[in-house]
Amino acid sequence: MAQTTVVVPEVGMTAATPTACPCPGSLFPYPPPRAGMAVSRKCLRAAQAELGAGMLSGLVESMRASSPTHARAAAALAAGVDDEHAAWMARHPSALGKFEEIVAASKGKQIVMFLDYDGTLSPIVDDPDAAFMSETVSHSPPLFTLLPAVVFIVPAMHLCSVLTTCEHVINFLIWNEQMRMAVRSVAKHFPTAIVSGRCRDKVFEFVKLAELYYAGSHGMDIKGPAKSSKSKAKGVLFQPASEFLPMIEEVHQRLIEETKHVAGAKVENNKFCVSVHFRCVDEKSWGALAETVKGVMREYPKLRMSQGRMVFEVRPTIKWDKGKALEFLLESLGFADCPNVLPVYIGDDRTDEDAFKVLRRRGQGVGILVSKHPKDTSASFSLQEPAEVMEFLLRLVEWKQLSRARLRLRRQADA
Ligand SMILES: O=P(O)(O)OC[C@H]1O[C@H](O[C@H]2O[C@H](CO)[C@@H](O)[C@H](O)[C@H]2O)[C@H](O)[C@@H](O)[C@@H]1O
Repeated sequence: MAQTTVVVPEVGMTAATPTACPCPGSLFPYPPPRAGMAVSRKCLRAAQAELGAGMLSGLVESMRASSPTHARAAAALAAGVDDEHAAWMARHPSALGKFEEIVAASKGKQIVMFLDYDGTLSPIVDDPDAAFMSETVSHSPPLFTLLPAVVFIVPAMHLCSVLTTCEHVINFLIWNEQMRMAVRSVAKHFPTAIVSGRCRDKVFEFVKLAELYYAGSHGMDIKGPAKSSKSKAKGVLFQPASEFLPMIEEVHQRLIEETKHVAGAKVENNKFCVSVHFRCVDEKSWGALAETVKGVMREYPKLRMSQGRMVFEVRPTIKWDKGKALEFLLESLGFADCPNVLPVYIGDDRTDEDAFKVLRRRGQGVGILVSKHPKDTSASFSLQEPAEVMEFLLRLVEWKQLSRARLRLRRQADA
């Protein structure tokens, strides 16, 4: 994944080479031929149509590849790409396996944690509104709504499947609360930021930890912790795309309107950007959806489209991304050009690549990609899934507590 954003024309360019045009010379001269040159309008139109179709098929290919949970990725794995996987793991070893190396690199440095949300702290689920870290009372259905289920449906179900469902629900609740505890513990020891494509308020609703920094809308909406009075960046608020708010609201409405005929498509307003989800769209309709979204995008040249995990991300063309947000937060925390800081960034998506690249460019910090499958990445390490992210965070806390205890003992011994 060398490119962090999938800009539509680039995808298509690699996907198709038109062949049917009989005109002499290059089929797609750039800049386009002036009047009087040996390419007829008809010929050019035919070629452009073909190029458009190529772009679209390229885009659909890219949609297919956009989630490692996609059946194709599983099939590829089953088809025996073990060697490729092993080679990839050698280049991006497990951050758990290399834990000692990672903490050794932090000697004398302040670790600053950056955590993506979806796919990193929360497992990927079909419904973006249900990507909880923890179930809360407000998300639970009122008890009386469960009554019909209890009276009519439950007796019809096999007791065993009821128990299994209950067990899954309980495991889910326990696991998610554990993740919140892990993030809370990490934040006690290291400044910690959540960097997400979601709108800041929504990601806060999921995480519910006031002591963290939040960078929502792919870093375009940054806020420091409300609570901690010790924090250097307390109360910081940075919104570099605020002038785009009316346009984003408009494109959000347009996208809802234009995609309403595509069953399963979901448009999510993330304040400074908009997500168009296709996880629940039948693959046969992906082309139509891509064409629709592209059509709307043509009307908004100040917006661009990138692609995440089964989602199109529409956002302002400003030069701001998760990497810039990482740098902004480091600066706000007083670590600009500071050699004594070790930023650790954990993320699973294409948009996280901007942050991994910043760490590479700075020659500083640890980039960890969350993925079970080989992907092009600028991250140095990998973790397979959110459960491993939690394990990594807990080990970090344990290591910090141990090193503090050791330091205390050494001081006592010296005194
Ligand atoms: O930067 P992130 O925190 O990773 O946010 C990126 C997008 O995440 C969400 O979508 C993804 O997760 C959904 C829930 O698991 C899943 O259904 C969807 O297919 C994924 O793309 C979120 O809904 C988007 O708004 C974010 O932009």
